[in-house]
Amino acid sequence: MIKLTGLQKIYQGEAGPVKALDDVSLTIEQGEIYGIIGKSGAGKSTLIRCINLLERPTAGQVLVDGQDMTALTESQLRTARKSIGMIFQHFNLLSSRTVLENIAFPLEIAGVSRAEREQKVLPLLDLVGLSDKRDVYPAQLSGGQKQRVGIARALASQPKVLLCDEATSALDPQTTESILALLKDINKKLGLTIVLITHEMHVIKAICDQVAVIEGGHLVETGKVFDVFTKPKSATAREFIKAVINNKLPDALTAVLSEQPVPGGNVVVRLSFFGAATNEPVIAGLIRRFAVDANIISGNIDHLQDTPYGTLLIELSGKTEDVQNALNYLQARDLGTEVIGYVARHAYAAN
Ligand SMILES: Nc1ncnc2c1ncn2[C@@H]1O[C@H](COP(=O)(O)OP(=O)(O)OP(=O)(O)O)[C@@H](O)[C@H]1O
Repeated sequence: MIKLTGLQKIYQGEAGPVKALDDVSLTIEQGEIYGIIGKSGAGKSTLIRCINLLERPTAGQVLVDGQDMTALTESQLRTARKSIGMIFQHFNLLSSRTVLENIAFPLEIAGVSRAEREQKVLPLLDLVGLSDKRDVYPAQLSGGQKQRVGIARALASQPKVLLCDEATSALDPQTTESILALLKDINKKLGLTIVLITHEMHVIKAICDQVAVIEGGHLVETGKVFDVFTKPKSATAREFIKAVINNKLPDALTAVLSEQPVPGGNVVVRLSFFGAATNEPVIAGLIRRFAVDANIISGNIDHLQDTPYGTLLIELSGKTEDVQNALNYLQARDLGTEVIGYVARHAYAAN
């Protein structure tokens, strides 16, 4: 549905040229929710605005639904933009117009009659849960309700793609959740392709199928959300993931943890389980097979795209050879096994 190839954007800043995007290529399939995450200044806004050519790339190609956006004339571009809706962090509503008039605005500009406008807008009001607010002005709405108006307005021209520019960044966590649920619902009901930019990994985790990590105008990692979360390749992705998957070691453990094996000591191991492996009695199997003890330090199970994902921090004790055999057994199984470090026996747990 969207194919960006070799995208480059150079701004002429006051202190000289600024390369905001450098050789960015990515493909977004029809019906996907595609998240682009990056820190402030990474180039997210520039990238999403290049898709509907609100920002014209310095070089590269932007294909939307097979159409080369960079090759269109201004009038062709206006037509093409009708199939690309957009919502914004600060909603950009017209304060002097009611909810219904705001949503109908793109249709009004397109010359659609009042009766037809109303006919098209009423189902959208229902879709975003604002039927009772049709004659209210934006000032009387909460942030979440304003964004619902923004979403309905973006849908008024029946777009194939919805671009979301930090759409939940101005909202509290609960409202964010309800707006993300609405976006997911729209994606399912209408088969709409959604591209969103964010600096918050929980947004990606909540609704995206695919994710691209951007840093300094470069894409440093792309892939399915599940793959990037469970096997991140870049330091930037790992850093973002830390915010939503709590892998922090207990302070009391960090204080006694050594990077080198401790003679006669224990090994601290982090196990990561994906999908079906979360149901396997791994620890029970380990203790049955080997002369080792496994003390569970911490553990949690979460869901990513409806697939269970769990981590377990354990301390293995026993004779060096038995512990090594147990580690080999774990490493041969379909789970992530990471030796975190070593502790002297009795230094942390009771065994
Ligand atoms: N109009 C402009 N003129 C000059 N430089 C710009 C312009 N717009 C953006 N930049 C620069 O381009 C780089 C990327 O900016 P961009 O707004 O795309 O990043 P971002 O990831 O969206 O950041 P934020 O999350 O803070 O909005 C930054 O270094 C920014 O200062």
